[in-house]
Amino acid sequence: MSSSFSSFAALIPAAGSGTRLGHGPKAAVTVGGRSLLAWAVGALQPHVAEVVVALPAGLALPDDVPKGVRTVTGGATRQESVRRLLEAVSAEHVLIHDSARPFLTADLIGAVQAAVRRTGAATAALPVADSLVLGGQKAESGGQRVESGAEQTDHQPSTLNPHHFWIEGVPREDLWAVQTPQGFRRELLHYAHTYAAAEGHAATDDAGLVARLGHTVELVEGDARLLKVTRAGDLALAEALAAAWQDGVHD
Ligand SMILES: Nc1ccn([C@@H]2O[C@H](COP(=O)(O)OP(=O)(O)OP(=O)(O)O)[C@@H](O)[C@H]2O)c(=O)n1
Ligand SMILES: C[C@](O)(CO)[C@H](O)COP(=O)(O)O
Repeated sequence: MSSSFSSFAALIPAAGSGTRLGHGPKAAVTVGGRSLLAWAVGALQPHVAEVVVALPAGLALPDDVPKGVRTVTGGATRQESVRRLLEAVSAEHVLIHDSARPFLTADLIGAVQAAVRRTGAATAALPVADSLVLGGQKAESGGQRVESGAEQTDHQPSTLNPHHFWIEGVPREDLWAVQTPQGFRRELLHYAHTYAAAEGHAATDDAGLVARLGHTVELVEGDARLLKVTRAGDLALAEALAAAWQDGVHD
């Protein structure tokens, strides 16, 4: 049951086309026999006063989504879908969560909500654990390899090589991989969206729009299991996680 005493609304952008996954809009794609959207709503609903979902035009909520969820029609981009969601609520605080990230724990929701109350803006994020590299293309030009990636050269590559190559290592200290949920004072995020729209600025997430205003965004340590189901290989991983999750192995 939703907590009507919470100052938070959960806004779920689910209006993407799922092009990289290749199974149509991802909201209705199932893992562990349950739609991705039902996973996300089920995790968030006990912690917020209401849940609003952005769906592609003409698409209904999957049947297994818990009752009491409102919908809006999403936009052409994730940013536009979130903007429309923001227009639909009046809560003091909002949590934005991708429907494509099913494995969300109560602990992480609580940690992001606490950070939003402290700072006004927060996101789940994971410190990067792998080595990082700037990749680029190399081409054969008169027997010499010419890099086109990190640095421009005077040479015009004569033959583009379809493979990617190691151009330069990138120090990973202080780098984080950004996840959702992201939480904000609603008025702050609304202002950030309005400002970005006026400038024609596109961002891949909402915390980036707020940070761009110069506002502090707190990083809350996320969860490796909170993967975004994006490509075909992610589905097998998600199925394995779903089996463990249903056995109660998740907090
Ligand atoms: N116009 C859009 C595009 C994306 N999203 C949502 O934003 C989240 C993150 O996007 P992503 O995982 O990239 O989903 P898709 O856009 O569906 O995937 P693709 O880019 O492969 O088409 C998803 O929950 C997606 O439904 C949205 O609400 N509106
Ligand atoms: C919001 C997000 O999930 C944070 O990592 C990510 O930026 C969404 O990117 P996408 O290309 O729209 O999937």
